[in-house]
Amino acid sequence: MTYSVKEIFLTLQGEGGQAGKAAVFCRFAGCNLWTGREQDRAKAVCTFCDTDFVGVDGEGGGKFATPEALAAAVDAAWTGPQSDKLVVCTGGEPLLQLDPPLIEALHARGFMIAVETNGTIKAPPGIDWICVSPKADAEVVQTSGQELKLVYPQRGVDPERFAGLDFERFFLQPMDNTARQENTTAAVAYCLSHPRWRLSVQTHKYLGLP
Ligand SMILES: C[S@@+](CC[C@H](N)C(=O)[O-])C[C@H]1O[C@@H](n2cnc3c(N)ncnc32)[C@H](O)[C@@H]1O
Ligand SMILES: Nc1nc2[nH]cc(C(=O)O)c2c(=O)[nH]1
Ligand code: SF4
Ligand SMILES: [Mg+2]
Repeated sequence: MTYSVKEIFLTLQGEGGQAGKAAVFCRFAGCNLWTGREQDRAKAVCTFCDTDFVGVDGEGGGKFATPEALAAAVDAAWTGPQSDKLVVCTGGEPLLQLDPPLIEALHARGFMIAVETNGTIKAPPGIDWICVSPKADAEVVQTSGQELKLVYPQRGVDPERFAGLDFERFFLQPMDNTARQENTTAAVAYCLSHPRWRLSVQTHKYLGLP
């Protein structure tokens, strides 16, 4: 298949259980829960997205005709040694496009593959680190992985709805909007009273990293 990629860039993973780790981010274009157009946001299933995933016009973005071509572009963004290579596939919704041939091509270049997904599409086999971030009005079908990272608060969502799923770690990530400070205070309070949940701070936003 042809892959549509918004941008490819090297940075530190800012969120969750791998925060602080160098990684190439491969941001796929498109999402199944929002068009990405501001005029559609209020009626979307997911209304709080902080990301521009429309088109293929970002840094390193484009259309890639083969898995090898996309894996080569990801590899070209990695500047470190041939050890500890990590690619974070995100979007948009990466599981609309991340398929077994691309997983194979990234593994062939020595990458550990992480994915950031909304959980509405079952992950193909072979992904090394699955982060599911559930959205209030979308059914989670990917019910296992390395981390569940719930943006908090979301109207009508009790985190305990997800606490029984098969994840190694559970995070609350304060929703970034005009109430980020209050959302952070609320998330801290929840983690203090429900210690199975850890706080995920979007560290890149405080550090000025992409
Ligand atoms: C832009 S999404 C892309 C991946 C996938 N579509 C998803 O939702 O998990 C990457 C991460 O950012 C989180 N996120 C999106 N908007 C946010 C916001 N306003 N505040 C905090 N986290 C946000 C998502 O929940 C997800 O964990
Ligand atoms: N530094 C950094 N870390 C991230 N972790 C998840 C991100 C995402 O947008 O999926 C993200 C991002 O956009 N930047
Ligand atoms: S599901 Fe993910 S990419 Fe899609 S709109 Fe929501 S946060 Fe953004
Ligand atoms: Mg982001």
